[in-house]
Amino acid sequence: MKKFILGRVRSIGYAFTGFFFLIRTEHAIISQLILAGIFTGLGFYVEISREEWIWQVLAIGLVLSTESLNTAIENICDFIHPDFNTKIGTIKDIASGAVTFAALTAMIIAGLIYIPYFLE
Ligand SMILES: Nc1ncnc2c1ncn2[C@@H]1O[C@H](COP(=O)(O)OP(=O)(O)OP(=O)(O)O)[C@@H](O)[C@H]1O
Repeated sequence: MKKFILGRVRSIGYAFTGFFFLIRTEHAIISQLILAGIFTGLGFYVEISREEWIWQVLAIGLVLSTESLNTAIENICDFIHPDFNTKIGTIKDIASGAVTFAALTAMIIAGLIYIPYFLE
C-alpha cells in the first residue's frame, strides 16, 4: 500500500514537471493560455451562467490537453527522426489535425455561449 501511494505521488510529481515545462517553454501552449485568459475575462465581463462556465472550462481544457499531446508527438518525431521524412511529416500533420478538431469544437462552443449575449 505504501509503495502504491509513493508511486502515485511520484507520478503526480512527473505530471506537474510536464505541466510546468509546457507552460514555460511551449509557444503554442502559451498562446492558448493567453486566449484562455481572454475568454475567462470575457466570461466575467458578460457574466455568463454557471453552465456556460462549465462548457467554457471544458473547451479550454480540451484545447490545452490536445495541444500538449500534439507537442509530445512532435517531440517524439523529432527525437526518433530529426531529418526530413514524409511519414514523419504526415504524423505531425495528423497530430495537428487533432488540435484543429479541438479548436473548432471550442470555437463552436464559444459561438454558442457569446453570440446570444452580443445579439442582446
Ligand atoms: N521531419 C520532418 N519531415 C517532414 N515534414 C516535417 C518534419 N518536421 C516538420 N514537418 C512538417 O512541418 C509541419 C510543422 O512541424 P513542426 O514540428 O514545426 O510543428 P509546428 O506545428 O510548427 O509546431 P510548434 O510551433 O509547436 O513547433 C508538420 O506538420 C509537417 O508537415
